[in-house]
Amino acid sequence: MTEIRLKNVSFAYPDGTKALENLTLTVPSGQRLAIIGQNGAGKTTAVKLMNGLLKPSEGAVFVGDWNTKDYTTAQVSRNVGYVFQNPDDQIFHNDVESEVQFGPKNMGFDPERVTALTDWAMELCGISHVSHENPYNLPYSVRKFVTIASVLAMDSDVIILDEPTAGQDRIGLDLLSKLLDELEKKGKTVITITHDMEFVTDYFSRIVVMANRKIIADDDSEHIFYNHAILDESMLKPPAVAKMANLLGLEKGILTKGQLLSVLKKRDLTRGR
Ligand SMILES: Nc1ncnc2c1ncn2[C@@H]1O[C@H](COP(=O)(O)OP(=O)(O)OP(=O)(O)O)[C@@H](O)[C@H]1O
Repeated sequence: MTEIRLKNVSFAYPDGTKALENLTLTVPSGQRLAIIGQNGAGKTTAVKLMNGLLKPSEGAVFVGDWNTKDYTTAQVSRNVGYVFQNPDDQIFHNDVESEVQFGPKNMGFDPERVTALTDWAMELCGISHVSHENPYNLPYSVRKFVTIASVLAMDSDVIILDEPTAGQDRIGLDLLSKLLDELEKKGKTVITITHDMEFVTDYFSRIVVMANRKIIADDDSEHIFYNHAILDESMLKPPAVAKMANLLGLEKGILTKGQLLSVLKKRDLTRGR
């Protein structure tokens, strides 16, 4: 059970660039949270603070009852795994299995636990059949799952996924969907940064919108994607389904293809009478 708390956090990079201003955010254990916002809004900086890669310039970040300023990145990242946006920043072994095993081995887990976690993570990420391949002989989309499996195998309570749908086809998206369900069953917290609004509306009940170094909204998709002030300030485009529903003059709140279809079907039935 690991709650994450950012309390009045500000952060500036060593060159003086201010990336976050007075951010306060609590992510309860087991929650699914999507952080969205324009490029440069501060999303990556915020999650790097959560896993201890960065320490706040002002304010405090708590992972469970640890104040991250008192712990090393290696210690914090045992509780908060971070899958980078670009898999090539993360992979450094010559075969998939060694890559996935590295984390749990490095954490000192006993061999049976290392094997069980590695097999579970590779299976969940659909990469068991390429376990002996060199990751660099695999397509980008599969390499991304290799890095997801490497983080899952460490069994951290919190998992941060940076742009998980980038470069994924239908098979990859289905795998992600199953993976999110499995992590939810296990009570894991999943935090994603994404520009994929369909992914957000389909899988995340809580959305934090960032703009200009701050959180400007923290709500569910219906309240975010039908709020023009938030969309304008964050320069976000609503998901295609919401745009279509708007164009068709349908009621507010339609966000998924399923919702759109059911409203259109109801309309057809009413007209047919
Ligand atoms: N290493 C760095 N040194 C200096 N400034 C940085 C560094 N990394 C990020 N920044 C700046 O900090 C601000 C916030 O960047 P951040 O990467 O957190 O935004 P983001 O919302 O994740 O953007 P994106 O969607 O493009 O990944 C931006 O102005 C960015 O240029």
